[in-house]
Order: sequence, then C-alpha cells, then structure tokens
Amino acid sequence: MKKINLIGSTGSIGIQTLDVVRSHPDKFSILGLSFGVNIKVGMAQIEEFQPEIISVGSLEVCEKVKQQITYPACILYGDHGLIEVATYGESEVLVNAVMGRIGLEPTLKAIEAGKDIAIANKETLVTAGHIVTAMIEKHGVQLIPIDSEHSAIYQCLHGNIDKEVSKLILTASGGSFRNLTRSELEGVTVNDALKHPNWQMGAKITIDSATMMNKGLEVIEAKWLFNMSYDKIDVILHKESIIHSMVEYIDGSVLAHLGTPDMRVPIQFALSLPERLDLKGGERLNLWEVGALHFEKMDKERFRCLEIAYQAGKQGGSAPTVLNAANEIAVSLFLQGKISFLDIEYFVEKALDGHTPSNDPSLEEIISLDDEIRNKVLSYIS
Ligand SMILES: NC(=O)C1=CN([C@@H]2O[C@H](COP(=O)(O)OP(=O)(O)OC[C@H]3O[C@@H](n4cnc5c(N)ncnc54)[C@H](OP(=O)(O)O)[C@@H]3O)[C@@H](O)[C@H]2O)C=CC1
Ligand SMILES: CC(=O)[C@@H](O)[C@H](O)COP(=O)(O)O
Ligand SMILES: [Mn+2]
Repeated sequence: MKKINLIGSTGSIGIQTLDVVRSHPDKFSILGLSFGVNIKVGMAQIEEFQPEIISVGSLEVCEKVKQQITYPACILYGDHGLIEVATYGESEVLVNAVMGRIGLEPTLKAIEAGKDIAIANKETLVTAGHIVTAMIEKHGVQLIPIDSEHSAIYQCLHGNIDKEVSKLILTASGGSFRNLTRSELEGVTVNDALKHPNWQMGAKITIDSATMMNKGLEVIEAKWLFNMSYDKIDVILHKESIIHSMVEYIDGSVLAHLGTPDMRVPIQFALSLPERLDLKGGERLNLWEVGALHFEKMDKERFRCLEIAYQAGKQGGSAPTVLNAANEIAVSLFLQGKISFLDIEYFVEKALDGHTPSNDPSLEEIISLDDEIRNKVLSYIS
C-alpha cells in the first residue's frame, strides 16, 4: 500500500489523483491532504479518504473543517500547514498538485523528509529548478513528472536520459485561440480563453495554454527534469493532443507516447511505477476513430510567450523566477478582468526587461525576488 500526501486536492489534478486512489484502494491511500478554500469538495474528500492530517488555505476554512469533520484528525492552515501535510508521517510520496509558486517550499521540505515527489506543479520547477534538482540528488529521492508531456517523455526514456538522446519534442495543442491571428487576439474575453480545445484544467493553466506560456514553462520544466540543454528541446503544434510528446534518438528513431487526453494516465503512472495498473473507466485510444494526426511548425512570432520563456530559460539564474512570478500575477489580473489578454505577455516581457539576472540564486533570494516581481507587475496597473 503506497501512502500519499496530496496538496491541491480540490483542483483538477487533485480530484483526478483521488479518482486514481479511489479506483485502487488496495494500492494507494491518502495520509495527508491539503486544499485552499473549496470547503464543499474538500469536506467530501476528507470524509471519504479520512486523512490523518489536513491543511487548508485560511483560519476561517480551518474552523469550518473542525466543525464538520466526523473523526479525529490534525487540522492546520496556511503555509505552515501546507508544509506539515507535505512532510507528514510514513507517506512515501508527495503529490504536488497546487497551482503556482506556493508549491516550492512544501516540495523542498518533503524532499528533505525523504519523500518521492510526483510533480504536476510546474511553477515550482520553473522558479527554482536548480534548487529542487540539487535537493533531489542530495536526498536520493525520485522526482516523477505528472505533466502529460513530461510523463510521455519519461515513459519514452524508460526513466533514463542518456547520451543517445538527441532531442525532446514537446507537443502543444495551440490552446483556445490557436486559430486566431495576433490582431484577432485583441478583443478576446476571459470566457473564451477558458475554453481549451482538448483538456479540462484549472483556470491558470488554461490561460497559460492560450498564451503558449504553458509550453514555455514546460520547456523549462523539461530542462530540469531531464537535464537537457535548451537547444535540444523543441516544441511542435499538434492540435489533437494525442501524441503527448516525443524523444528523438541519435539514429533518427523517434519514440512517441500516445493516448487520449486523460490526466489520470500520467497521475496513475507516477504513483504506480514501475508497475502499470489498469485504468478503470478510462477511454481507450482508437486511432481509427481519430483518423488523422496533424503537426505544424511552431510560429514563435504568433506565440510570443514561448519565445520569451526560451529566452528567460537560456538566460538562467533568476530570469525564470521573474518569468514565472510576472506570469502568475498577469494571468490572475487577466482572470479578474483587469487587463487584456495581450497585456499578459506585455507585462511578463516588461518585468524581464527591467531585471538583471543573478546567477545561482538561493532560496531566500528567489522568495524575495518572487514577491518583488509580483508587486512590480501589480504596480503596472495602478
Ligand atoms: N489541470 C491539468 O490538467 C494540469 C495541471 N498541471 C499543473 O498542475 C498544477 C495544478 O493545476 P490544476 O489542478 O489545473 O489547478 P487548479 O487551480 O484546478 O487547482 C489548484 C489547487 O491548489 C489549491 N490551493 C490553492 N491555494 C492553496 C493554498 N494556499 N493551500 C493549499 N492548497 C491551495 C486549490 O484549492 P482550492 O481550489 O480549494 O482553493 C486547488 O486544490 C499547476 O501547476 C498546473 O500547471 C499540469 C498538467 C496538467
Ligand atoms: C494536460 C497537460 O499536460 C497540459 O499542460 C496541456 O499540455 C495543456 O495543453 P497545451 O499547452 O498543449 O495546450
Ligand atoms: Mn502539459
């Protein structure tokens, strides 16, 4: 029985993680659980999975959980509670399914506590990939991708990157506005941006997908997960999201991972590996029904955020921290209707232009820079 600590349980990845746990009660159990404010979904999860430790986003939500819970458990809140859940007890693995930089410290503490990390939360790797990977090495635990592209690559690599790999090829759907020109992007709405063609995901990643920043973040995520240089990480447009990513080897062979767009597959793989388990209730890929798969060269002028992310990644040091913090705030402002869609990339670029990257930033420097950039981007609209 693998015991799991899960942070971000009420989100898209969190709910699907619990689906996987529910469908294999003989294989997995939930020891620690954390969510932000969604008390309705969170309470149902608590009662069903009965975790020993729970943490929520605020004191107010914490009080409500204490009133409603029907069994004895440790109930905490805030940043401290999130870390307590991430590091708790005899669990073997932390599933990091929170959105954003908030996932960084719990991940580092869980690594220190000897947990393997199944990571969906790409912002953690973008903002501090050098620190996370150094800690993983130091503590001898595993870092297993959940993000569909990275799980695909991991599976094509059989867990090992070696000198025979010549290229990683990430696929991108193109997002909600893939058929629009840049000038047509000017009047787009939040509602339209939230309509991803292939995946049901949380709001922030759906907007990232529409700006193509998601793929930019994923390029940086791939660099850290697979220790690959940026010139060996490519992105290709593939509108069906059936090929989740590919690995090219030096002899020209290309291995691809295919499947229906269902995040339970990479989540379950990350939790069960090296074993593969039956996916209960999952639709099987029927290529005869799909008919044709399409590919296009990526246009980095049209999808400017991808180019911005490549540049920040190549600059390295503190630049990806700035990229991520600026993007998190810009997307949140867009979702609140305070800025336009194209302002997202404009704000991110402006934050990067005004920053002189420092090499090898420490955790303290990253946290302080992250705060500084968030405030700076907020000041662009005041
Ligand atoms: N969704 C997907 O298919 C994919 C997602 N990812 C990545 O996975 C991560 C999660 O994405 P997704 O599931 O879509 O995001 P969601 O927005 O759906 O979920 C975010 C989760 O984080 C929780 N959360 C927010 N603040 C806190 C807090 N202070 N303490 C504890 N929990 C908190 C939320 O709780 P609450 O809602 O209760 O406030 C929610 O459970 C992102 O990094 C994303 O890029 C990667 C690949 C695919
Ligand atoms: C499911 C998943 O991994 C997302 O990151 C997905 O890839 C988003 O789709 P695009 O970024 O390709 O539009
Ligand atoms: Mn992805």
